[in-house]
Amino acid sequence: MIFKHFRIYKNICFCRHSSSLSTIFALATGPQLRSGVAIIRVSGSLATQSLLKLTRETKLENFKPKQLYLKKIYHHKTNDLIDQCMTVWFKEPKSFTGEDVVEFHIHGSKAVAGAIFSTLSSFPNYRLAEPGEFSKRAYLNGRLDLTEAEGLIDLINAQTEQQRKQSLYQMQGSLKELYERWRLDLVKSLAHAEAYIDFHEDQHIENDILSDVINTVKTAYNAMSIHLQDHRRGEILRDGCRIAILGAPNAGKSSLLNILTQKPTAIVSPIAGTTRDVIESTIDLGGYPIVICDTAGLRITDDPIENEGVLRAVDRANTCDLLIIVVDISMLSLHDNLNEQIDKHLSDLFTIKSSSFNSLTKLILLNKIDLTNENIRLKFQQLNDNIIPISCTLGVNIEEFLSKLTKSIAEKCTEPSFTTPYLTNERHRIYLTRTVDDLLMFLTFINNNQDLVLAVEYLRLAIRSLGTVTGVVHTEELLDVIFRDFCIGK
Ligand SMILES: Nc1nc2c(ncn2[C@@H]2O[C@H](COP(=O)(O)OP(=O)(O)OP(=O)(O)O)[C@@H](O)[C@H]2O)c(=O)[nH]1
Ligand SMILES: [K+]
Ligand SMILES: [Mg+2]
Repeated sequence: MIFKHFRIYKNICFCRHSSSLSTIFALATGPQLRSGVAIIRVSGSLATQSLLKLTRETKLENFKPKQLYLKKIYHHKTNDLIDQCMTVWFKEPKSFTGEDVVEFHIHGSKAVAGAIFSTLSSFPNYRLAEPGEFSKRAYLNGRLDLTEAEGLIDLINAQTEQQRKQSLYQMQGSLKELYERWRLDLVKSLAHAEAYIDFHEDQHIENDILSDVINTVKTAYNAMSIHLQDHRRGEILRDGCRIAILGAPNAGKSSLLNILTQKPTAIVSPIAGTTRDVIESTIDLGGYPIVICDTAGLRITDDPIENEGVLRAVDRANTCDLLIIVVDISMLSLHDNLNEQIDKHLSDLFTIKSSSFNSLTKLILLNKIDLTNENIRLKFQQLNDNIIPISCTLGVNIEEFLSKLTKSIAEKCTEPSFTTPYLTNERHRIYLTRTVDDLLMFLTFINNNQDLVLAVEYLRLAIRSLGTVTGVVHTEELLDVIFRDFCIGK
């Protein structure tokens, strides 16, 4: 249970941490010990006691904040020398958590960390930190808003260059700035609308005050609606672009997966129907994260296990952002139009489980061109732009395929930018959608000359939902959901 002081103003609650909270400590450098250096971080109103007691210094003045000091540190109870290490303290509020923070940059061994943990645990009001507790305190003390905290965890989890950029910008406040700007505009409008309700009959209040309110709400409504029509760009980059490899049995889907993962991830064999389960791998393509999966060849079959594989393939394809369809070129005839034949092949494939992937971007690979002769290769110039002839076995045209794939993925993801950030997770989408819905209700009520007091209630709800994205408004449950994904020590 965390104790907070609340100051309630309308629907907006501000909170500050109570100084009666425990002082917490944890390894900030992750659980992997046996490293050159590991950092133990201590945060709380009693944090500086650990600095004095472990170093056996008597005065805090001997340590200037934010400066490193090489010190011998001792076990508080046994007086044993534990380690010689760098120490530093950050005076509140100028620390990560906004509280007093002390760090011990120890030799990264289990024994050293264990001895320090044992001595810290013996201090009154000290305890081990829970996952995300340092960040949660930083949020509660106003050092981070919720989108910045989420940016921080995403940065820690970032696997690729573009994910790093997006999460870094978010951690630095790209989304917070955008949402706070909208929120403050709406808060101002709410105050004006309330003043209008209270005073327009008996006092001089400018008549255009209400039309200004309506214009501000309309502008915010439009901007937020556009922001929501983002084709999930930020989310795709955060979670990885999901791609399914589809095609008839033996087209070469597993061979392609193995090329992309650069190892024998899936079994390749001349037996049609080899792959049954969905085989998923994650890769980094040009800085973009991809979750790619190989699937069972699509065909009508009496084998119940293979049939289950086909169902799974279609299911997976339905939740993907992009499809790669592999076609064995030897299925096509040299004499007819290649594009038409491929279209026909695809529509035959997709009728197998009456699946339609019309809205999904597709890259089509004509595989096994090593088996074809010169004449058919001459016809490759006629191929539509999203059709690429390749040979998995000989590695022909793979570079061209990869560059087209990267281009398609870049179009699906955001090119991270601080000034035009995209929302990055479902939580943002849920609350922003509520905001937009309530703004629309406000505008509809006003347009229909309905009760202004009721209309303003919707404006208030909209502000509340928007405040939930950044955390100006929060519930304990919301914080638990956000911070439980953090690691211990962050
Ligand atoms: N000549 C030639 N053979 C290929 C090429 N690509 C794959 N093959 C062969 O085609 C056969 C089927 O390849 P797989 O990768 O297992 O095909 P698949 O689409 O995964 O097959 P299922 O899982 O059974 O649906 C294997 O014998 C591969 O060696 C290619 O570019 N050229
Ligand atoms: K096969
Ligand atoms: Mg296969």
